[in-house]
Amino acid sequence: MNVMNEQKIEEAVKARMTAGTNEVIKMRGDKVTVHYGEKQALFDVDILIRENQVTALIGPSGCGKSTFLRSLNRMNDTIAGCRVGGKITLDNEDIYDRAIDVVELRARVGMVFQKPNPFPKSIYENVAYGPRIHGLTRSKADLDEVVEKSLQKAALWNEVKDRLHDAGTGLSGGQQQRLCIARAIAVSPEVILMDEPCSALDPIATARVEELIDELKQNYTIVIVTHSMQQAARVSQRTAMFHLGYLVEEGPTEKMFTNPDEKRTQDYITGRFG
Ligand SMILES: Nc1ncnc2c1ncn2[C@@H]1O[C@H](COP(=O)(O)OP(=O)(O)OP(=O)(O)O)[C@@H](O)[C@H]1O
Repeated sequence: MNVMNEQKIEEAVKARMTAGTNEVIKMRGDKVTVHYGEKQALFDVDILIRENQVTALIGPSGCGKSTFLRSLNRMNDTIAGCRVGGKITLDNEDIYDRAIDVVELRARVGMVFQKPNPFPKSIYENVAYGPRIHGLTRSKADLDEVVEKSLQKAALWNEVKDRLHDAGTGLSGGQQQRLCIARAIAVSPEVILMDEPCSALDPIATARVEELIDELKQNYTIVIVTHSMQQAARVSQRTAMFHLGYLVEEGPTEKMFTNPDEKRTQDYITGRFG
């Protein structure tokens, strides 16, 4: 074991103590603020993201869910005029520190978007692209293996193994979204951010992706934005409720859906506003 690993273990132990349970804190937000120019979109968000759990971000349109999600892998950096304040850590490391390589960060904290967005390339190339640019494989055989494993983990391999060189864009919507998940997985992320990953999918494809999310949590930490209360209840272990840029409350999903502390959460999940 090298020093780096020992340090990581020590950090994990510390993070576990912070959670006060047997859970490890993978990411943490402290007083996170986000501005778009003059407009403040997020106010002092304090949150713990637990390892190997699915955290659902819920709340009415415009409350800041996507803004917060994007701050977790610095996707907001790509938006002109957007400023992030406070502190966000990954394994206790400040992801906004100057020393952080943003490309590497986005490999560790991958993202799947609302609309499936495969590259206009083959199924194989969609998955191989990331490992190739990050230099993660040494040979064609290595790369073939990563592509196959990633497609298997994304529950897509059986459907595409005989047409790996066909266009990714030729797949159905649900298959395209699983391809995008395979593409995110291919660079061995630790956290996967999903911004309404099922909103463009039919109920069958949605069920498929939800099942997949449940399996993926064994190996990854997942944060998902969803407008569907059923989906949040089905796939997540923790739920965070946002309203008007504030984190209203965060807690075990079961409690949030049966006995939340805040009236606003109760009103939102029972469809009284939003
Ligand atoms: N690129 C941007 N430029 C300026 N303002 C933005 C930008 N993106 C989001 N906002 C504003 O920030 C606030 C939060 O938006 P955000 O998209 O994070 O909310 P959301 O909860 O994800 O909404 P939805 O559920 O509708 O996707 C909104 O007032 C929105 O108008």
